[in-house]
Amino acid sequence: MQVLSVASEVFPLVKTGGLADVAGALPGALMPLGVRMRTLMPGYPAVMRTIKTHEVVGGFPNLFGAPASVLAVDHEGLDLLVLDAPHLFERDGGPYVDRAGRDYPDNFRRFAGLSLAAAEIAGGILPSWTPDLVHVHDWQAALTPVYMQFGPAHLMPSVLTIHNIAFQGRFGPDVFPELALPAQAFSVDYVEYYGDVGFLKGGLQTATAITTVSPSYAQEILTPEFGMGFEGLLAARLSSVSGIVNGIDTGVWNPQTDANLKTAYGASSIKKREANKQALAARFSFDLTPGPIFCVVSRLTSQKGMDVLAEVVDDIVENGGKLAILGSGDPALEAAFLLAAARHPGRVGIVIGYDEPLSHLMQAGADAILIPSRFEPCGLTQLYGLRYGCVPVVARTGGLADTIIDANEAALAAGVATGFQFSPVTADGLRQALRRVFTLYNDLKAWNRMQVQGMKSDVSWDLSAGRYAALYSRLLAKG
Ligand SMILES: Nc1ncnc2c1ncn2[C@@H]1O[C@H](COP(=O)(O)OP(=O)(O)O[C@H]2O[C@H](CO)[C@@H](O)[C@H](O)[C@H]2O)[C@@H](O)[C@H]1O
Repeated sequence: MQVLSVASEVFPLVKTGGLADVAGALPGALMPLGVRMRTLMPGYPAVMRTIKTHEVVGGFPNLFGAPASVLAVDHEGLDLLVLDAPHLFERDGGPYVDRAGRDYPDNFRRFAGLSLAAAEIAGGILPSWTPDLVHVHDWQAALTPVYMQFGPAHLMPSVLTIHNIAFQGRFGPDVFPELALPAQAFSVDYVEYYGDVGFLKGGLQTATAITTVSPSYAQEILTPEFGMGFEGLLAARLSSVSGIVNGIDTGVWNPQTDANLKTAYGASSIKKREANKQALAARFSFDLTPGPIFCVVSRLTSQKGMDVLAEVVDDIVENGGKLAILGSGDPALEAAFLLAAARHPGRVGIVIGYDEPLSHLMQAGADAILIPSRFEPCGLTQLYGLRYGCVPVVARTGGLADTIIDANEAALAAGVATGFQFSPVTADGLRQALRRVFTLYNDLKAWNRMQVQGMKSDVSWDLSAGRYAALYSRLLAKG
């Protein structure tokens, strides 16, 4: 089976969040199942600099204003189709925002370009390859099934995966004439969204199947609280909506081989984590008092519950804990954590920025990872935490609820607990969870048992890749 995946970021070439991890890992997981997945992604400068050799396999004389080519690239086992369109993607900021953090004003054109190119590839524009099915991710690729509907690929099945319904790709109606869609597409059945143009909206209307990244989030987005305006549309398409939980790349995230760690370790040599804890403590200039180190690796936003965490920093320190934060985001939250670090030297530290190697050391050295998200489609950092024996303390929502077994009495007695869940996402809710964490941490044997139980959990892509492959097969059989 030949599948075209379409994503605006792919690890290890370009990553701003979890989407890149998923887009980068899924093709390898599908390969043993007989699915060849090629991934179309934008040729951002970082991508063009990294790829060494390529073959031009197709092109567009005029893709929204200038010519563009499709390059076939084999990069670290990934089978990529890179859309080389300098007028759309050659920018000196990030994939979506300029250096000052502002959205590029032509994002609608940039990602319409990605989507139109994908639809044309589905329609057979590459002489050497045509997919059987298209799988697109998030709003940046969500116009693909809309373009497909109006072109030669209108009978080809498509899957749209929602990684975060909060990001919708909504633009004013004035952009519509620039999208090269027929007039009828500006209607409620396609991209029209309360008078605006909605990229995700169009994809949700037209994709053959809609998935999101956990079964719980698939349920939650049917409600007004989590659906962010799409609950009605999704309810109308209920039989096409499902949740498939993310896995992680267990090759990239393997504490036995991870070059970013001070010391490698496994479930049977968990005592060796201590050297990583010391390295982490040194990195954050922590003092040498005993007690748990909590870590956070996250965008610093209210989605991630970081305002709630900011309220309990003092409690963590009063109870003998330390807190190491890696992230960036909302300036007010960055400032709050910088103040907390100044208030508690040796106990609280923050690295503002994006640091992939440090994120590995944090999972290997911290005792627990805090994820107090208000909503979380899946979450990956709790899965990395499980794999690294860094006990996840998570809000009971979305994929966090689906992947962590709470350390309640029954789960502890049965030896199956892997972390802590709490709700509601309030300072008191988190404080209560932290009390349970401190109690268990003081029982070293019970704590180690829980770490090992987490490390033994299957967080690989094996099961979920099988679910995607089964979904593709069902859609093709129907076609
Ligand atoms: N400062 C930093 N330095 C280094 N690494 C950092 C970092 N900040 C974050 N990261 C890394 O970025 C990734 C973030 O993953 P999340 O699952 O939290 O996803 P995110 O909210 O971006 O994406 C959305 O998509 C993913 C994928 O489907 C869903 O899991 C999630 O729920 C949804 O919100 C992780 O790999 C994490 O380690």
